Amino acid sequence: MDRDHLATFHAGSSRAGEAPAAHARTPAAAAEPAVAIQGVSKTYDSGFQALRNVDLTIHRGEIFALLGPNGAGKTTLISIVCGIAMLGEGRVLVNGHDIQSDWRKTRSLIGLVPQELSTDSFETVWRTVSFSRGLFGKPANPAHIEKVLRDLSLWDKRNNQIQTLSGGMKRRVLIAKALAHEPEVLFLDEPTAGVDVELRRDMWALVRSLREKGVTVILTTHYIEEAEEMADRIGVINGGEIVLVEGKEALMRKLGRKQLTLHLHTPMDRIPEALARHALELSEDGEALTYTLAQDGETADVTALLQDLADAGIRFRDLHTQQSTLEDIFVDLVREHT
Ligand SMILES: Nc1ncnc2c1ncn2[C@@H]1O[C@H](COP(=O)(O)OP(=O)(O)OP(=O)(O)O)[C@@H](O)[C@H]1O
Repeated sequence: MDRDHLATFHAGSSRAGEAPAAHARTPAAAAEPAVAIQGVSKTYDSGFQALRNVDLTIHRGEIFALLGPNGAGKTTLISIVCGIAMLGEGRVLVNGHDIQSDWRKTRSLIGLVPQELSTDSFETVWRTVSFSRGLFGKPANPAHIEKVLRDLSLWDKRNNQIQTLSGGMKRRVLIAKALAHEPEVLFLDEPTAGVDVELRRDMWALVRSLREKGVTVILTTHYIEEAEEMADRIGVINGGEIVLVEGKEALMRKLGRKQLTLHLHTPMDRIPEALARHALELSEDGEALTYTLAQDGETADVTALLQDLADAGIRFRDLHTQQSTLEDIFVDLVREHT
C-alpha cells in the first residue's frame, strides 16, 4: 500500500474532532519510549530478508539518526513503524501503543517525510497541507497550518499549485504535510538528499525547534555530517541488522581517534630506540611521524613525547592534529560487519 492509499484509508476510518495526541499524555504514558521495536524481522515476497531481529528503543524527545549504507534496511524499518510496510515478525510500540492492534492511534502520533517526491498536484500548497491534517481526524487549525508554512518559508507560496514549485519547495511541502497533524514522533527519510545548503540549514533549524517542543525525531541520512550536527544518538544498521546504538558524544569518544603528525626536519629510516615507548608510526618516506593518542586523550603522553623528541635531537618543521570524524567511525563499522 503506498502512502496516498494509506492516507485515503485514514480518511475513511478516523474520527473528526479527536483530541490532539499530546493532550492524551498521562504520567504513566510519558514513561513509555517514543518507539519500541522488538525482535522485528522482515522478509519481502521476493524472499529477500531485509530486517533481522531488530531491537531498537527510541526515547521521547530525542533526535535519533539511523545510518547505514544503501540497502541496509532503513526505509524498510521506518515503513514498518509508520504502517506502510507489513510487519513480519516482532512487535512495534509507539508511545506504548501497538502498531498492529492500535494502528489508528499510532498512525496519528506519527509524521513521515518520505524519501520520494510524490507531490505533483494541481492542488495548492494550502489545501494540500490542510487536507493532510484532516486525514488524521484532527479538527481544522488554520493558525497551525499557517505557522508550519511560515516556518518552512512556504507562506508566500500557499496559493501556488504544487506542480509549479521547485524540487526544494516540493520537499518543504512534504515536511509541512507531515507536520500538519502535530505528530509526536517524526520520521524523516533522507530529508536533505539533493537539497541545497539553505534548505538543509532550514531543516536542521526546524528539527531542533521540534525537539524543543518535545517531538521525537528519527532521521535516516547519508550525510554523516548531518548526524554529527544534529543527533543525540546514532544507530547503525547494516545488512538488516542493528550493529550499534550509542550516544553521539560517547561514540565519538569511544571510537574516535586523535592523531598528531610531526613532519620531520630530517627524514629518518627507523624510529629511534629513545622513542620506542611511544605509539608512533613512521611514514614510508621517513618524513613524518604519526602519534595516536590514547582514546581518552592523555595530554601528559604528548608532553613526554615532545620531551623525548627534543632529548633525542629530533626536530620537526610542522605538526598537525587530526580527530577522526563520525564518517571515519561509520566507514570502519560498516567494513567490520560486512
Ligand atoms: N518491495 C520490496 N521487495 C523486495 N525487496 C525489497 C523491497 N523493498 C526493499 N527491498 C530490498 O530490501 C533491502 C533494504 O531496502 P531499504 O530500502 O530498506 O534500504 P535502505 O537502507 O533504506 O537503502 P537506501 O539507503 O538505498 O535508501 C534492499 O536490498 C532492497 O532491495
